Amino acid sequence: MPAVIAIQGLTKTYKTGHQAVKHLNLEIEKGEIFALLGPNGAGKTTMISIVCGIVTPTTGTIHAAGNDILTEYRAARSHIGLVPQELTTDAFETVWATVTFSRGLFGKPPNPALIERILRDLSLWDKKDAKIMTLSGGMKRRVMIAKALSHEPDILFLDEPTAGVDVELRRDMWALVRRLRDGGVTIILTTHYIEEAEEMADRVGVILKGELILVENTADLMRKLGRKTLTLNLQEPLAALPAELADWPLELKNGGAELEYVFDSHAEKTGVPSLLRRLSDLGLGFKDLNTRQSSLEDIFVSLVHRDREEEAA
Ligand SMILES: Nc1ncnc2c1ncn2[C@@H]1O[C@H](COP(=O)(O)OP(=O)(O)OP(=O)(O)O)[C@@H](O)[C@H]1O
Repeated sequence: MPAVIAIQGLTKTYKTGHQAVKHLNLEIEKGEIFALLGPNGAGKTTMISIVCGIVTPTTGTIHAAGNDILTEYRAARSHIGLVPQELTTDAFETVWATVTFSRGLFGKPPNPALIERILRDLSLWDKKDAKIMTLSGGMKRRVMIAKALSHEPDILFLDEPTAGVDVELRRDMWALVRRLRDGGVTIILTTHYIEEAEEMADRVGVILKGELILVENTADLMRKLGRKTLTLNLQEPLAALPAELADWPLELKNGGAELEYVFDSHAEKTGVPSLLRRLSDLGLGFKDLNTRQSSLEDIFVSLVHRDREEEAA
């Protein structure tokens, strides 16, 4: 399947001399939800802004739906909807007027039926005549999405769509993103929330200091790097780990009431049976036990950690 977004050799050095994006190559396939994950200042917004024609690249070529974003800018941009991080709309306009106006900006003929459908899909229909300033933060964010969809783009960039949004609204947003994808829109979202990437994305890209250090299918990433943690709730809390267990990668948690063992769930030998035997030999009883698969969060933290260690070395 041809890539709907193709980025080759992208570099951005700002006038300050800061290199915000370094030799980035990435292909986004039609119909996928791609999550770009990275800490503050990693270069996510810069990358999106370049693809959307707001920031000019220093080097590299980018195609959106087969159009070069520099030499065929209008054609490329007509395929793209952008929901920026900041809520930028005219506070005194009505929802209807602002979304209709956005469509006009792309030179598209008026289409009230389409605008109605978009507003209904975003649960904004009953607010169509309300002035933007009277809306809640969550509704304003949905207006931003409605604006971005008004010219019928087939690629949608969402820059931190759920930043500062409560849990319920975040789930609504996820459901909405899935509906859009089911309607054929390719979605690229940036997020700080690993849970969001794990929940939503078909693929995840991790960007650190302008470098795309990892691009993986979300499920594969979880499987490949996923480790499991075994937690044993001890019958009697331990003040310290017994010397007899010094060879095991164990940690005492919760004031010595829990013993934690991290293992590779795909390894031939996980070490779990022998650990349990060893505990029994030592007369250490436990009331309960559970295992938990490492989340993308654990993986991300370890990647960032590794990067910092390499930097310090
Ligand atoms: N116009 C600019 N001029 C100079 N430096 C900039 C400019 N815009 C961004 N930067 C720098 O480029 C780097 C990447 O910024 P960017 O906004 O792309 O990061 P981000 O990953 O989107 O961060 P966040 O998660 O905080 O939104 C940062 O160090 C930032 O300070």
